[in-house]
Amino acid sequence: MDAPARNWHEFASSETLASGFAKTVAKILSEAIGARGKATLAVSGGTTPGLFFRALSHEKIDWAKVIVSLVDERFVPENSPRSNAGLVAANLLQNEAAAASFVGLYSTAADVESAAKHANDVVGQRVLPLDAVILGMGGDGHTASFFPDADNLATLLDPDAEANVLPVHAPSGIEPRLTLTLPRIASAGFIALHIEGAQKRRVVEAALDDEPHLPVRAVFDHAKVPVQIFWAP
Ligand SMILES: O=C1O[C@H](COP(=O)(O)O)[C@@H](O)[C@H](O)[C@H]1O
Repeated sequence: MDAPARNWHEFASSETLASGFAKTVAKILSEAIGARGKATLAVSGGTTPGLFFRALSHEKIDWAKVIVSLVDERFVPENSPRSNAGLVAANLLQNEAAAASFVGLYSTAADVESAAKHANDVVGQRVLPLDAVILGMGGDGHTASFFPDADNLATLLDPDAEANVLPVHAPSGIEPRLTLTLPRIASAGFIALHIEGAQKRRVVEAALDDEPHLPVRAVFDHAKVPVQIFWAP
C-alpha cells in the first residue's frame, strides 16, 4: 500500500493550535447540526488535549444538539485522575459546551469485558455514526487504545470488525482499557490527529514511511476521509 497523504496543519504554539483547531471542529459540528439536526464528536484523553478542550468549550455553537463521546477510556471511575471522562468533564463540558450531552465508555461493571459490552451497545444506540473524531497519539505510535503490545491488537485493527467498543489488555496501557474499534473511527466524517512536539512528529512521519506496523498508521490506511494532522512544537 502506498504511503498516505500528509495533511499537516502547523501552529506556532499550543495556544494558537488550541484556538485554531477549536474553530475548525466547531465549524464541522455546526455543519453536521445543519445537515442532520445533531452532531457527534469522539475525543481522546491523555495529556495533550486539555488546552484544546478549554478553547472548544467557548465556541458558540448549538451544543444542546451535540453528543460528545470518547475514542478510548481507562477502566477507572470518573473521579480518577487517569479518567478520560474526568478530563472531558473538567475541560470540555464547560462554558458554552456545558449544554452538550456526554456518553462515556466506563461503567461500574465487574470487569472491563462486561463494561465493553455495555459501552458497545450504548455507543451503537446513542453515538454512532461519528461526525468528528479527535485522535491523540503516544510516543509508541498507539492511538485510541491500539497499543503495540495489546493482546488483541489484530482484532482492534480489523477493518471489518463488527464491535463498536472492545476491551484492551496491554502492559504499556497500565490499566485495562476500552476503545472504539478501527472501523468506527475510520468511518467518521472528519478525522484529526492532534499531536505536539518534535518527537511525536517523528513518530507520525515514521509510521507513514518506514514503520507502517505502528498502530496509528492503520487509521491513515483505512480512513474514509484524509486524516488531518494538527501539530505544534
Ligand atoms: O493513553 C492515552 O494516550 C493517548 C496519548 O496521550 P498523550 O498523553 O501522549 O497525549 C491518548 O490519545 C489516549 O486517548 C489516551 O487514552
